[in-house]
Amino acid sequence: MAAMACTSAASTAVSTPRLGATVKASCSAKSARSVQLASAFHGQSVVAKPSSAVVKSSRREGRRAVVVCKGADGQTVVIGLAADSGCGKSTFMRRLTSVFGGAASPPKGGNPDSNTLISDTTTVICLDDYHSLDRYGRKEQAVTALDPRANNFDLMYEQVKALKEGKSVEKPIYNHVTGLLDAPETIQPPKILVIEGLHPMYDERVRDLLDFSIYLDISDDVKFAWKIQRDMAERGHSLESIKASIAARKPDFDAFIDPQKQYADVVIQVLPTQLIPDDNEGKVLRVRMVMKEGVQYFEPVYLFDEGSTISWIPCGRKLTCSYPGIKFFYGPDTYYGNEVSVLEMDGQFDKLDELIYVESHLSNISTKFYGEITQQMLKHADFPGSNNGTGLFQTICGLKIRGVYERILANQKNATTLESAKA
Ligand SMILES: Nc1ncnc2c1ncn2[C@@H]1O[C@H](COP(=O)(O)OP(=O)(O)OP(=O)(O)O)[C@@H](O)[C@H]1O
Ligand SMILES: O=C(CO)[C@H](O)[C@H](O)COP(=O)(O)O
Repeated sequence: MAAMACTSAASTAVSTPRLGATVKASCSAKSARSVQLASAFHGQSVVAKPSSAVVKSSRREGRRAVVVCKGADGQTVVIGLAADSGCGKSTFMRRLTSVFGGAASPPKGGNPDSNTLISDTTTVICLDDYHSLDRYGRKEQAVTALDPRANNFDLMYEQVKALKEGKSVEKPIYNHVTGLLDAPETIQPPKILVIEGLHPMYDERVRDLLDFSIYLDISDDVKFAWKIQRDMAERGHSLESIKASIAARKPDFDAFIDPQKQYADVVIQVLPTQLIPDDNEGKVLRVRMVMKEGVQYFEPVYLFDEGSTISWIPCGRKLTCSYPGIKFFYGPDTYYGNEVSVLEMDGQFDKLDELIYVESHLSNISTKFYGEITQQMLKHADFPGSNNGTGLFQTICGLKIRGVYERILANQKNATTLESAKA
């Protein structure tokens, strides 16, 4: 069975050249006037024909090239999603792309092991593709994939920046089936670029390119339960090997991944329930959405009354709850020295269509019509977490990202109108 990480679809292994690869790069943007090939390592720049260009490279050069398609329309909005492996990034991405409509699929006719997902509006790239050491290299040098030394932040920065500026890039592919780095794939600048993975906020240069960022903060207990469910039940790993893998990653997770949450605009924390004393089943979850105040284009969601502190048990006539019930909390707090608003849900829904009752008491949710959250949740009722705060807050986050995108777009249009009025 194919190994999976990030947003990739399962596929069979393909062998691709590791040395002296010839990379065909093409620029299909209609508005492209010229194609510029820049060697990412040597900083050389060659202007070539618009339709296509060939880059030869050696292992020393690292098979990296950037294709610049000048004249692409509009600025790409960049969203960062950080989390450890197995913490629900792919599920979140599926909810997010659904909010924008249209199906997301890997690049057509490309590497079947591509980690990229493209829809009409969004392109999701997986930052595992910027591993500079493949599985064998990491083993040789005794470093984990979480260690910055196993990742190429210079290339990540160059390529995210290029995409943001409307230029297409030749992005490497980390093949989770073979554990090798495959020949690059062309990524065209989308309307919304989502960079998801272990390190979207680790490198300051990359962080500064983000228009909005989210960190999925899954507590150790819950992470362990999810890993067991997936890697034991679905992938046939043993309990011991799962425990060993979590323990081996923990020091690097604490050093390099976890600190990124201080930079996130929204942190979704997933914790064991407080509704069941000493619960150790991990099925009922307490989920908190920590939303930074004062972020451009983003207003935190609130329950009943903005800025108040509210504890709410919605169970009763309008919301069916079985044991242990549902409890909401909303209020102000500080997080890493920043002012935040926190919305919390502990417990799980019995009847998802009744979520409309909760939705009607939430404000600043960036919906386009009454009941949009409930509609999205019902549409993906089969996704993990649809009956609790993980699904609810991921859906709300998706709607907020759409709101941020639309406000950036409106701002760009206003600026353009002002410019032309001045001219
Ligand atoms: N909200 C949730 N509730 C319960 N289980 C979940 C939830 N989200 C994810 N899981 C479990 O965790 C597993 C991993 O989820 P997902 O594939 O979305 O994570 P990921 O971060 O993309 O992982 P990777 O980076 O390893 O591909 C799922 O198979 C599922 O078992
Ligand atoms: O932390 C991870 C992010 O998905 C992976 O473990 C990392 O990308 C290495 O992948 P693999 O285990 O397939 O070699």
